[in-house]
Amino acid sequence: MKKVGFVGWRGMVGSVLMERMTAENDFADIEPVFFSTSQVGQAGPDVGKDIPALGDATSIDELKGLDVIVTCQGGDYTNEVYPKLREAGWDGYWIDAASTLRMADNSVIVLDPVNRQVIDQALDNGVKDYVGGNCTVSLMLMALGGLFNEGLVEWASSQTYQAASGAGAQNMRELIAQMGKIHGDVADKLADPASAILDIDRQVAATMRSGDLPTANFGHSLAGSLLPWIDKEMENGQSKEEWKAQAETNKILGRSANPIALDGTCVRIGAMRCHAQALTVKLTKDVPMDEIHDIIARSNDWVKVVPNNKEDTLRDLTPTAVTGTLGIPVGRLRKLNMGNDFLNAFTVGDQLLWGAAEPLRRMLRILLER
Ligand SMILES: NC(=O)C1=CN([C@@H]2O[C@H](COP(=O)(O)OP(=O)(O)OC[C@H]3O[C@@H](n4cnc5c(N)ncnc54)[C@H](OP(=O)(O)O)[C@@H]3O)[C@@H](O)[C@H]2O)C=CC1
Ligand SMILES: N[C@@H](CC(=O)OP(=O)(O)O)C(=O)O
Repeated sequence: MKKVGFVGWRGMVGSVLMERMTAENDFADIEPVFFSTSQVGQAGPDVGKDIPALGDATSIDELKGLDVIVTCQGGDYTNEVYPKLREAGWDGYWIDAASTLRMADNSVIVLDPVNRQVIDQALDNGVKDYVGGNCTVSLMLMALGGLFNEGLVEWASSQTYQAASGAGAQNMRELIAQMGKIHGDVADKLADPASAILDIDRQVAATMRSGDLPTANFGHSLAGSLLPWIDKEMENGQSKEEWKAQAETNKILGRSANPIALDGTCVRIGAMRCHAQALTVKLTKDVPMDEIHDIIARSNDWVKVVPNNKEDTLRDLTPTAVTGTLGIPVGRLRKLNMGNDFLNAFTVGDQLLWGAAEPLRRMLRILLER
């Protein structure tokens, strides 16, 4: 049985990974060892079998005895520990949620329903580092990977609607606190049916602009607003989140040498943990809509085509419908006025499941089943 170490298991992404592994009975097939940077010696999680007390996640000696390490601890941890481990001669498999190693030459970005062939080839070639993709990229490819893999995408532009969870657990809490503060400041006026809506609106705007709103994490009001910049600034005017779309998509598809152009605007909105994206796809040829539906629907077991009508769209194609599930609905599918080779699409996905934890869980399974 493989000895598998878990680091970052009690964080937000790590907790979702633990939930999924428990649901799929994955712990039965491994000897799990849990680590922490702050709770060494304390009890680990309940995974249905006896486990040792928490190890020291920064101890190279302790980590060296593992066959596989799965980390959801973050980029700083990877930067600190990964090079030391490899320098110490550790030859095990490293499965990581952080972006640090994604673009490294000796790593693969894992999303097996889309790039299983790339993963298998890398395993055959002795590659040891497997990294989860950016959530927005993974969710886009879970939705439209069929079109990419059939060679039907000339280029694509995405406008994103990204949830608070992508910024971290504290940001999720802050969004709700902001909503509560905004509501609290107008609650008396709201309760009075005779109050003027413009008075309510003025008060809401004043609260959003005031220093009283909790903004320690986002730096701005997200509730009642949106934030059209995610991650660092790149020199070419893109945000880092926007830069990842082309770089990571092409690496996942194993075509970095001949990349498909992808670009757009990434926007944080007040959803909790589902990212949505509106895509304009320039097709390589005029493909009939029924064929497009078919290619998307059969590309993996989680994608679902939502008929392009108001009722189905508003029932099935929202963060409310998708949150906490592995479903990847794709809808608003129609040809655009620009021409029959321009496709419109809209998709929603849980950014902690397919966007973060699930590809890592499945990579571990692939290793175990080899
Ligand atoms: N958030 C996201 O949507 C995504 C995140 N990722 C990547 O995953 C990594 C981890 O992100 P995320 O899960 O959001 O990080 P968290 O901040 O939720 O957790 C990271 C670590 O913080 C420590 N920690 C300290 N206090 C607490 C507490 N009260 N509850 C839980 N953990 C605590 C834990 O380590 P310890 O036990 O050692 O103290 C934990 O493993 C990052 O690299 C991120 O880039 C990837 C895809 C999506
Ligand atoms: N940047 C993503 C979340 C994330 O962690 O991305 P990455 O794993 O590429 O750093 C978001 O804010 O929604």
